[in-house]
Amino acid sequence: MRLVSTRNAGNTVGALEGVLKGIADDGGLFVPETFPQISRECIEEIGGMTYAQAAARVLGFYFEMDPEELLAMTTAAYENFDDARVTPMKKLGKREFVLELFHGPTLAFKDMALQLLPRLMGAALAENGGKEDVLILTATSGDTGKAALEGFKDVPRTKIAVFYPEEGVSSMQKLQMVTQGGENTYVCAVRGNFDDAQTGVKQVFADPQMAEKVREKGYVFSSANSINFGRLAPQIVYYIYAYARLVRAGEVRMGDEVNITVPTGNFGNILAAYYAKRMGLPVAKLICASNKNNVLTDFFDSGRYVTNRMFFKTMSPSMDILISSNLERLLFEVTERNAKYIEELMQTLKNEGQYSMDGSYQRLMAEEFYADFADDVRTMRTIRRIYKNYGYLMDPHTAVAQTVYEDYMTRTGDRKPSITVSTASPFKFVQDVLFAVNGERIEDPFDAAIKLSAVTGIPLPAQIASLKDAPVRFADCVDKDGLSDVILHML
Ligand SMILES: N[C@@H](CCOP(=O)(O)O)C(=O)O
Repeated sequence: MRLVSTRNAGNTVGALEGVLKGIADDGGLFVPETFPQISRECIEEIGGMTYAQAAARVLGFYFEMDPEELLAMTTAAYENFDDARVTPMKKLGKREFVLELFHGPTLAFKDMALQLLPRLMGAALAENGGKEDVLILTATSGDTGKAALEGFKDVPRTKIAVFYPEEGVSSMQKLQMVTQGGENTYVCAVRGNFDDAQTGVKQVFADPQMAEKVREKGYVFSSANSINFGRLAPQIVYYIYAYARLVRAGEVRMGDEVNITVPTGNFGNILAAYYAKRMGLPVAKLICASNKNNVLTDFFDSGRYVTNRMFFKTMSPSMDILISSNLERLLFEVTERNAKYIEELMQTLKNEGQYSMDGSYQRLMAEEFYADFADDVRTMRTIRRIYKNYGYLMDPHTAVAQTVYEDYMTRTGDRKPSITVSTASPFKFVQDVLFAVNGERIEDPFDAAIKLSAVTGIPLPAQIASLKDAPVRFADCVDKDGLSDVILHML
């Protein structure tokens, strides 16, 4: 499968080449040239497979690789998850399911792609035959950073640098990153918010002088963020697998549509669900759930994307984002792949911090998407209520999604089977989750974690317990325009 750039449909690359490049030379994002179609028979077959087999099957549509090689990669990627099902589902209501995506090594859904991406990158390096190694730059609002570090740790021919907002991640997320092991890893705080970190990284990507300096040192840039198609493709798999498993379990009839609710920041996870739908998965509404940084809610309501607005720090920090990179990929599709128009919109966004879409596009998007948001107070109440009523503990991001989904049902009366995506372990946001559950405020994250475990009976994840005595390896902090210097220094 070839990939095309959202800013120049004539700019195409092979799928593995796209993974290696991360972002197109014209600044656009790579998308599949067409959406391969998945038949009902294929979905049925996938329902009887292990997750690794399903992943190899779905990814085989995009990556022209030896099926055995692909299966070996997916098997290795998902073998160290703490649940043999990899993405177990919990049934909360009669037709409501929570899809748990946090059973990987770093306790967030990012592991689903970032345990695989380094392997795809290795295949891309082998295919490409170039002599340069890869320098992965990553901006994170908390979860991607750790998952990328863990995925790329000590992977031959790679180095990885992660930039996070100094005050913009939870204490556990920060500890996970600054204690990261590995000879090829580097972590640095940025004075600013996630958008500053992400914009800083994108500026480095776009700077030809930096590319030259880095090349002189034997590296080419790539990305572990969802701007890289190699992050998106593995995320399509779990939507198809979830549907197939529900059919197999007799919870959904083959062909019946489901609604999918996704807590959304950079728009990558929900875009993967949209791609699954474009591949033929029976999906009705894609429900885009935001926290108080509700730029996407406003966009779907009005067709205006406005980033010149107040930035809020919330208890769901991974979604504290105003510039949702992957929206560009959706706009490319709804405008029938009008790359020139997308280029103009993105330039307007860069120069003016906002853009407006034509009303007809807005109506098209409203057919597929529903968007809303939940603030911290409602999120907190949802965690408490769901725990009380179902004995089920949600992290704040999942609780945002649950709140928005419940509002959607109340407003529309839509009772189709529903999948709500659970993106992280509650132990990553432990002080807030403990407070939501029993009203207790414990500032020390480890004391809070021990208490949460005692109160709920959920074992403390080993990945969290081991952070307590892990030495801090990274304490650097830079201004948002200082990324280039630290990158060159790190090399
Ligand atoms: N929520 C993310 C922000 C980056 O998103 P990505 O999906 O593009 O990597 C995070 O946790 O870092």
